[in-house]
Amino acid sequence: MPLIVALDFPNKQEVERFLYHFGEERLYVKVGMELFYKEGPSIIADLKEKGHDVFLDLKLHDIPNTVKSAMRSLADLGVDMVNVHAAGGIAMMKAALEGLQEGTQGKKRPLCIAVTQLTSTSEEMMNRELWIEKSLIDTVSHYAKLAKESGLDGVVCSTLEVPMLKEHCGQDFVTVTPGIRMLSDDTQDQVRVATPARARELGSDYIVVGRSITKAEYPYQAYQMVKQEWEGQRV
Ligand SMILES: O=c1ccn([C@@H]2O[C@H](COP(=O)(O)O)[C@@H](O)[C@H]2O)c(=O)[nH]1
Repeated sequence: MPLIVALDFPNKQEVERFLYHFGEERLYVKVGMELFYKEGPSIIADLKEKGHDVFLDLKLHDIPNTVKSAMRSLADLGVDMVNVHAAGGIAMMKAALEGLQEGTQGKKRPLCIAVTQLTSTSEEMMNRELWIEKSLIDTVSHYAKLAKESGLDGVVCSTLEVPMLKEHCGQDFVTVTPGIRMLSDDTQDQVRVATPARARELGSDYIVVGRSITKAEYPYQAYQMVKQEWEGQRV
């Protein structure tokens, strides 16, 4: 059961300090904007060389032509998963896939998923601030259907929406769920949260965990606790 660790660090040195705790263990890691904008493609090459799987979380959202070209460039990096914002629409998501196909040239294409609504978004914020006058669950479902229609492999959503999405988009449609917290953790800026055990019960395919592990006093132990709960070895 894939547990993706969000490497939200400002630079390569901090990443190395963190990964030191894991010895030779191979992880599934997520590289986001903070780290990628600082270190560029070399951080991906380093992580892949050490045997880690990499989700490059840049959440592309632009006109179709720009997203297609950007994906063509990203395809070359050898990452395992990339993403876009579903709010970019069907033409943009199809263009993202075309760019990836062109860029991978016969090699295995990375999974391409779409962010539905960020896990830091509440229904109230969506309605009042973003002027989306629908329920959050309907919006997530609608965006997921757009992603499926575009040929994408799945979505980023909260664990709470997973059962509904599996029903609407099929069991094979991948759900990647951040907003994971242990019971004792502060939710911080996350709104739609769940524990690793709840994510398992609700059928998430991948969980994404950042600060509960990266900011822990003992990161390796924190990782093991999350992993065991996620895999059902402890509650
Ligand atoms: O809807 C989304 C999409 C992406 N994220 C990313 O996941 C991690 C979560 O980190 P925590 O420290 O566990 O909160 C972070 O990199 C986000 O950019 C998300 O949280 N929600």
